[in-house]
Amino acid sequence: MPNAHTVDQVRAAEAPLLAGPPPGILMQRAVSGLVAYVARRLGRVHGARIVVLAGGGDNGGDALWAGARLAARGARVDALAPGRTHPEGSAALLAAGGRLHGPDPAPADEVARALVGEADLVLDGLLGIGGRGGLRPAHARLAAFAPPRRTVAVDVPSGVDADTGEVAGEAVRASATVTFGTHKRGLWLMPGAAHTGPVELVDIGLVLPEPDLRALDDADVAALLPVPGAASSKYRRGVLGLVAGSDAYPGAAVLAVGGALRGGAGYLRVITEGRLGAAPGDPHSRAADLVLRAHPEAVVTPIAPGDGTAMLAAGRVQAWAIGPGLAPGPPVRDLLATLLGADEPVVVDAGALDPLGELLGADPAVLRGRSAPVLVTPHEGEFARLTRLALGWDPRTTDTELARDRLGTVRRAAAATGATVLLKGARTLVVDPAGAAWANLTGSAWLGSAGTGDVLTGLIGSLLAAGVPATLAGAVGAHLHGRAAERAALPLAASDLPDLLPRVVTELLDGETAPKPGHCR
Ligand SMILES: NC(=O)C1=CN([C@@H]2O[C@H](COP(=O)(O)OP(=O)(O)OC[C@H]3O[C@@H](n4cnc5c(N)ncnc54)[C@H](OP(=O)(O)O)[C@@H]3O)[C@@H](O)[C@H]2O)[C@@H](O)CC1
Ligand SMILES: Nc1ncnc2c1ncn2[C@@H]1O[C@H](COP(=O)(O)OP(=O)(O)O)[C@@H](O)[C@H]1O
Ligand SMILES: [K+]
Repeated sequence: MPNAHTVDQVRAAEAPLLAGPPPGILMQRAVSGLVAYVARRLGRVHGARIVVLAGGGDNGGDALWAGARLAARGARVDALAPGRTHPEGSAALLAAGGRLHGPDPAPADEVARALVGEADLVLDGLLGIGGRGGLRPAHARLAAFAPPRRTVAVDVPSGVDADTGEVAGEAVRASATVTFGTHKRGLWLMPGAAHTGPVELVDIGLVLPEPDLRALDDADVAALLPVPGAASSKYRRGVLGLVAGSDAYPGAAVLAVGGALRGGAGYLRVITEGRLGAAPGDPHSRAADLVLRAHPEAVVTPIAPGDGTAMLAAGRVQAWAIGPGLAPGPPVRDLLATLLGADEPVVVDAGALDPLGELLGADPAVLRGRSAPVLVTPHEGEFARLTRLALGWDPRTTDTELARDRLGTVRRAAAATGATVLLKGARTLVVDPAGAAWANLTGSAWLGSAGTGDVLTGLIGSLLAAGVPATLAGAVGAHLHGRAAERAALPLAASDLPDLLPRVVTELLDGETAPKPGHCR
């Protein structure tokens, strides 16, 4: 399970190792990992041209020492320093035949541009976990020269806040980040996460406390996936009640049902909103027609808008998902209030989010009396609206806060509402009311297309119905959804995702059951 820690946690973990001899051991471990990565990436070190961007702290020290070791192996290494440099690092570089440009006189823009332009690789050692605030002008100038495809960030892309992921001004964009000891929280949090490229972790022997932010890997997800056993039946595997689709938005129900069926629920009851048909009490809905045509295994009950009694009469379920394709308004609020009055886990998405905000605004304790969790799945815009309606937050401030401290902001919303919050986007976050937090590391920007969120809601609903706890259901659902997207033909369309899930699940389960190296059976 990948973990991410705060800067304070990293500093506390390094302290005992820094206190004992031999001096510099942590830096040399970090440098060994960095050099190994660079050598693997370049293929051939001898003759390679490397530029080191060297800040004045230990991050610059790492990069300069790596430069020295690469120079000793025949690379041509030029270091650009905007200010004072790490004394031992710069001495080692010069002794190995590398060149140092700056700080006095500062490297001219033309020199920096020419060196970086010719470089096979740029090592960004301007700033690591000791950075505070936006990059100073001389650092920012050099950061702007770093070519994203040929830049490797040392520990953290300079200009990205290692704790919060905030990017205040210029920041290096890297094609990869080699980080030391543990993932820093800011590497997993937007907007900083967009600057890292793939993150390579180098073990430097830190003994770390419980992480502040976690992620699941494939093996974790395989272990958490509900798999039927010999005694399972469609009911025992979990029944999901999915309230989705209206005459105005019938397609969202089809997508959510697709996600739910491939999420592994044993039985799916779909409640769609429609008009009353010719006969009294006989509602008809476009969504029901579309769902049944696409997914005959779903059991569909059309209800008149807001008819909570008809919704519950559809039958018992182990979890509910509500929202895709529903138009926010009093009828949806009534349905949601009915569901909150029952005590099954509920996923609330899309058209049910504003109604939830209104219910919370009227009664901030509406979720506190429940023993079963409520998981909300907003994207950023929906999050700003939900927190306005529920908590009175100003949406413009919320946008700023999300950019400044995304995890902290979601934690505050979860604690104040009593809901588990899954904030969608690149690096989806899932945070429960007590603050436990997961970041999703799968997926691609191709997911930013209409309807993909509906698939996710159905998928998470299924996992909840199968008994996966809410936070993990969110994290597992986001992981699978992202893996499906990674396998999609491009450009991806939302309706491709359900069909890709079986391959993802099969691969995960095969990986889990495959013999481990050295394991005989
Ligand atoms: N922890 C570990 O286990 C290990 C850590 N290791 C490495 O150490 C790194 C941390 O090193 P660190 O503490 O020296 O901090 P670092 O990031 O180099 O920055 C300090 C320098 O930056 C400056 N500065 C500050 N803000 C600035 C700004 N906005 N814009 C511009 N400049 C700014 C500040 O200047 P000052 O304020 O003092 O004038 C000072 O010179 C860590 O990321 C990792 O790479 C590994 O070697 C081994 C294991
Ligand atoms: N840039 C991105 N990178 C990765 N995933 C993204 C990105 N943009 C959006 N997504 C994902 O795409 C999905 C979009 O969901 P949502 O906004 O609810 O769409 P819709 O309402 O149209 O179904 C979410 O799972 C989100 O995490
Ligand atoms: K850096």
